[in-house]
Amino acid sequence: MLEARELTKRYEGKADRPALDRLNLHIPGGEAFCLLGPNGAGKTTTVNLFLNFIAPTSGQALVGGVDSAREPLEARRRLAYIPETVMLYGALSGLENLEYFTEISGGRRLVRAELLALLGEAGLAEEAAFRRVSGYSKGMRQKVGVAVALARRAQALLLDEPTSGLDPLAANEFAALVEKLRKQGMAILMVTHDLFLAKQCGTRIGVMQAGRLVSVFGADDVDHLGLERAYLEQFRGAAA
Ligand SMILES: Nc1ncnc2c1ncn2[C@@H]1O[C@H](COP(=O)(O)OP(=O)(O)OP(=O)(O)O)[C@@H](O)[C@H]1O
Repeated sequence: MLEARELTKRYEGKADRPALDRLNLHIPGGEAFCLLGPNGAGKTTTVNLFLNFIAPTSGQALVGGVDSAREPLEARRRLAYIPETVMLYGALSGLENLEYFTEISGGRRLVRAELLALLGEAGLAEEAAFRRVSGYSKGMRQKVGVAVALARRAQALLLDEPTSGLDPLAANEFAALVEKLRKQGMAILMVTHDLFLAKQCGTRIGVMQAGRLVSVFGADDVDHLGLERAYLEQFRGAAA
């Protein structure tokens, strides 16, 4: 579903090394790939290439076989994106935001009961759905973001540090939600600095360093402590 083929990004004026260097990666539906790595390793660059926020220098970012750079709208239709902070209209309720974002994405117009059911599926309490988003916590905003992804029937989900700043309970709830989406068949690429979250959500865990994917673990092949040890050994004394 999500595939990177020799995907490379070199930012202008940065001749020393590419931000992303020939990444090859395939994430089928039902799999969650968690991308770890130090600051500047190339994780967000990877996500931004799938979203066509930036153009690749060479190689391809494919979504369901569609090249994000060549057919951005077609690729984008299959994707949902949850950044660190989900941008919503503060003056509107969660329900109204969901209605608005579903409509502008060109999907079928959903009736109120369907919208409420989606917010419920994303874990937002019904009474909260009618309140202004300006009073929402970060975790509640993330849930509206997930409801938008559900409404759009996205086949792939990109997440960039979605739990940073969430308290442990909210982060745990979010991880359970991601797992549910994965089990429903979504392909998930999640960037995180949280090794615990990566272990909790990922079916595979990749570690990036200086634009390269340097190691990949199967989630069943490593426990949390083993992952932490491998990560620290990789980077102790090394710069990204
Ligand atoms: N717009 C840009 N122009 C120039 N260089 C950039 C730009 N965006 C990112 N870079 C560089 O590309 C490299 C990879 O950055 P990227 O944001 O992908 O790293 P990251 O792994 O997501 O880091 P972090 O964990 O800090 O979010 C870094 O060297 C960064 O300075």
